[in-house]
Amino acid sequence: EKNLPPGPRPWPIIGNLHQVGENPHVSTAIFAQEHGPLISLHLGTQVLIVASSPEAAMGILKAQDRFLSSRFVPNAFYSHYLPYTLIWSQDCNENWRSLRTLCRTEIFSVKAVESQSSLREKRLGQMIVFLCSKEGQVVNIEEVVFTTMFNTLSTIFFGKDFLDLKDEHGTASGLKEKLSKILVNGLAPNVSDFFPILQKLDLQGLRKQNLKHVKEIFDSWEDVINERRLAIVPQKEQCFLDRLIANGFSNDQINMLALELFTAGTDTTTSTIEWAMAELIKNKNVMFELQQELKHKINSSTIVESEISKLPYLNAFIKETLRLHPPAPLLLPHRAIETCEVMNYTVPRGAQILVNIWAIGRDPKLWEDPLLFKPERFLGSNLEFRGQDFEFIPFGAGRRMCPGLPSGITSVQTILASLILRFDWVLPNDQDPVKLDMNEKFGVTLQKKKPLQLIFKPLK
Ligand code: HEM
Repeated sequence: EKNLPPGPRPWPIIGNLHQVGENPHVSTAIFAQEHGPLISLHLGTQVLIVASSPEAAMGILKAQDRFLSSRFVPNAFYSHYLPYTLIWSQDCNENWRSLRTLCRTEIFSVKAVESQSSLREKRLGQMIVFLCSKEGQVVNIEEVVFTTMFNTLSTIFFGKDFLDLKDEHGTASGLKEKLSKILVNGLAPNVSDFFPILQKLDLQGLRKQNLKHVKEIFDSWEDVINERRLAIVPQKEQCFLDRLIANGFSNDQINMLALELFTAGTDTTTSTIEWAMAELIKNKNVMFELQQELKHKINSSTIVESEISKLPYLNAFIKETLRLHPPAPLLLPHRAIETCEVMNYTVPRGAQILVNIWAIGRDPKLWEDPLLFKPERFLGSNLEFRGQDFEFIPFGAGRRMCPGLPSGITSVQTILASLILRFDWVLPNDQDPVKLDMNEKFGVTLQKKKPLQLIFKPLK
């Protein structure tokens, strides 16, 4: 085909499907080592382009942003709901733009994030109280953080908590499991995506299963929306739902947006925190530095958000976590709406495009000792994750960049700071931290394959 980027030789019919495997961020990084920073693969009848260097990422997310910022939407997500308001699955059209603007103004701007500080601090307080009751017991970090994050977001959105920390698995009528299943189905290799001609048949039943879960979730919070439509809520107590109702949003639109923000905002932040804690356990010197910083800069036993800017080591530590363990190692799949050129190669219209930020974060040409966990590398450096420095774009860059960044990063900072300020964490049963299993599971986000389980002694 005409001037496609190089890549491994495709097999007839299936193309490179069999070579991508369960960990596409790893397999495509290996292809990139052989074929260069911009490669092409064939998945059934579909072309996939993968960028694995800052230059290639810039070519896609900056130079050709206009043509390469549509979305590839996995078939499992198709349903009669899809056309309703959603950010991530829309092309960059008017509707997408106005929805992003509304979300930015109401919930993601610096001002909006500041105004949510007391509700975040309250959920943080609940987390601390819950943890205090767990002294000497094994704590599953992911579960506690997920519930805290979910309740924070559900309060911003719906004005109420949906999950209970004491419900050990945070399930509350299976909400968490259903949300996760929807994403797992969406990301599962699906014949309908590789051979669109077969889409109608939904051979693996993924689309059907997803629709069932989506309906059940919507039913579970439909009452909240209907009640709120009838209520007169004083300005001070209003949540995002009230603003959506005031803006004429239908129940289906509200449902879809809630589903999107809950899924986009919980797994990403939770897995960042779980990896961060795992790295802390493995790297005693980092734990020590962080404890020192918190001890010297924070005067009370709780974190107040306005104090976070006093903690440069904490911020370097979070950056280092996002470098090695980006929650979305391939960003979200983009799609080309026009044929265009990147690094002198052709990216054909309709191609799916991924940017392997996991590979960029571990490239020895860009980072000294890339596999070592060294927050110090970010101290005194100007590298930021705001979409300007293409060697470090855990939130993406360009028009599709994560709109939830201010909210997500504030939660990660405050939850981590609280966990470390209050408790001295160790592995149960005197396990050796050096041997801590750091294997990854590619899926909804790049998660720790084995959930991190810790015990603690209170510090204060
Ligand atoms: C550590 C936390 C987070 C990370 C690392 C992260 C990362 C990302 C990435 C890489 C993308 C895709 C960019 C692209 O396709 O080029 C994205 C998109 C998105 N994120 Fe986040 N995210 C985080 C937290 C959040 C939070 C808290 C929310 C909302 C509550 C959120 C909402 C979204 C939405 C709605 C999109 C789709 C944007 C679009 O397609 O226009 N994210 N995020």
